[in-house]
Amino acid sequence: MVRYNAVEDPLCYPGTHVLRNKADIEDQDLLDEFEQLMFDSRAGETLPDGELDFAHYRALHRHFFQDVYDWAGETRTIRTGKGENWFCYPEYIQNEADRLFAALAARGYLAAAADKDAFAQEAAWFLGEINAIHPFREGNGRIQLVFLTMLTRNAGYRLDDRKLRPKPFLEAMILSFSGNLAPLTAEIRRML
Ligand SMILES: Nc1ncnc2c1ncn2[C@@H]1O[C@H](COP(=O)(O)OP(=O)(O)OP(=O)(O)O)[C@@H](O)[C@H]1O
Repeated sequence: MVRYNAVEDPLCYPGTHVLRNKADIEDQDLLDEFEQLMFDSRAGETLPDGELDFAHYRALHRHFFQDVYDWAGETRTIRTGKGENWFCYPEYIQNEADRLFAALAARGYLAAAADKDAFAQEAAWFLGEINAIHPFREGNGRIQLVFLTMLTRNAGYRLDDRKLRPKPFLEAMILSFSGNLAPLTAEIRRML
């Protein structure tokens, strides 16, 4: 299955949509398994420290995908999209990320939210924005959740990922792309 709409991608093995990887796995299902295995094993380690800024965000991606991709932690260089939606063009990623993380800092990293409802609303705003930027070629969804967990902890709450409902969450993420944040706010709120 093609999971990304991407223009010709030098990061893939020729004639395939499989990303070149350190284990040289050319079968997508096997690569998915390997990726998740490496991700889970890195999750057990101390995570990179940082300032909840874009450098920190990229360091997290590098940490979790360092075993799989040479470009772990680096931003995308080709145009990608999913379904009907095209993400930020690569030439604008840095500026858009700078803008978003400056806005996050201006909002006190969401730690000033009055209560869980307010936090969920702000977190949905952030997730919708970072998803539209989609800084990486792969691994965006997982790093979004890692970072949301950090923001939640920093605000004094706890994100219970056992309460994540994959299908409604994905649908809510897709709606957030068009500016409808209510379903995503509700999905985050039920995990707090
Ligand atoms: N049609 C869409 N429009 C906008 N965002 C989408 C669409 N489909 C999926 N997404 C979002 O894209 C992100 C997934 O990106 P990516 O595949 O790079 O991450 P991943 O970590 O490799 O995969 P996953 O999140 O599925 O484990 C998720 O946040 C998901 O909600």
